[in-house]
Amino acid sequence: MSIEITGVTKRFGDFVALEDVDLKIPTGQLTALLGPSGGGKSTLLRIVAGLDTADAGTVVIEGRDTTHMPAQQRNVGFVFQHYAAFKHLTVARNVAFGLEIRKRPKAEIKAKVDELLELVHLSQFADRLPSQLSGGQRQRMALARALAIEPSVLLLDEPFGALDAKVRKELRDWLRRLHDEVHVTTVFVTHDQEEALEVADSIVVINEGRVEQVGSPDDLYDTPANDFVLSFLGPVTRLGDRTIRPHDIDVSPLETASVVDGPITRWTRVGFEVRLEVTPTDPRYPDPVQVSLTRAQALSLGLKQGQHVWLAPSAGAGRY
Ligand SMILES: Nc1ncnc2c1ncn2[C@@H]1O[C@H](COP(=O)(O)OP(=O)(O)OP(=O)(O)O)[C@@H](O)[C@H]1O
Repeated sequence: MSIEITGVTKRFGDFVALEDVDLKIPTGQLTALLGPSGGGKSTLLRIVAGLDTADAGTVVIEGRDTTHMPAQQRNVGFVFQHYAAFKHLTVARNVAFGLEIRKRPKAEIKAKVDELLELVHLSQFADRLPSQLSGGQRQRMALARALAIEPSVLLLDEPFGALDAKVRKELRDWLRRLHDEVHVTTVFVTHDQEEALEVADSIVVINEGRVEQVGSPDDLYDTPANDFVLSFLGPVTRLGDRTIRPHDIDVSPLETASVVDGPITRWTRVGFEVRLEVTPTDPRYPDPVQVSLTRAQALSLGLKQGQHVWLAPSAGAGRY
């Protein structure tokens, strides 16, 4: 195990930000701490980094009890959402910083910085100032700087949170590839379930200061431990007496064996996806059913707002 968190509790006045958290983070994996805003993710990350102290509990990193150890001695790399670069230093000097203060030989520093800049695809920007980089490039520089000290764990607090959707997506693919290359144990905080599902080997769902579930993306998606995890990992709806994901529902414009039927009362197109609301005629189920299908499926079925449709679970739909 790379990080072992045992019985960690943190209060801010009367408010309990973390309550008796136990968590083991395996070596070499990319782990996401996922949960709603205010759930305690950043607080937990800061306690592991040594930027905050727990009121109770222990943090062991690579077998060393770091609970009372200052941040500089923990050998962790840390990247925040808004990375505070040294504005007057070039990209290369920013990356070199951690090695310079550790008084490593000049030739070693140069070789390491060159290697890291190549790894994060910033070699041609080595002599620029941080202000001459885009937001995404700056975050890549921050990662290179955090990796320079060869940390045993890399902690990322919403590293791409401040960037636009397209750049976020690029950087998250890039982080996955980077991790496949360097294999440093990495923990990143996100409130975006898609980001966690797409990138992480393992996801820790945190809510109201407690760990709700730990598992692979598939485990969490297919067998959520409770209603909170189920609804946090993706939309759900009620089809008759069953809770189901909106894309796991078959829609038929012709009368067929179904759980409920009724008119399409709302139609929303979001890119390639069409989201329908179908209001069941059966008075036992007054709430509209949310259904999601691709635009191509909706067109091939000839669906229109107001049309009567029949709904049934798809073959292989998840059971919750
Ligand atoms: N220094 C502090 N003083 C008082 N309360 C704090 C402090 N730091 C965090 N909190 C509170 O602790 C709770 C957990 O905060 P934390 O930042 O860990 O949540 P989070 O899950 O990372 O959320 P977000 O995604 O919004 O950052 C929040 O309710 C927050 O207001």
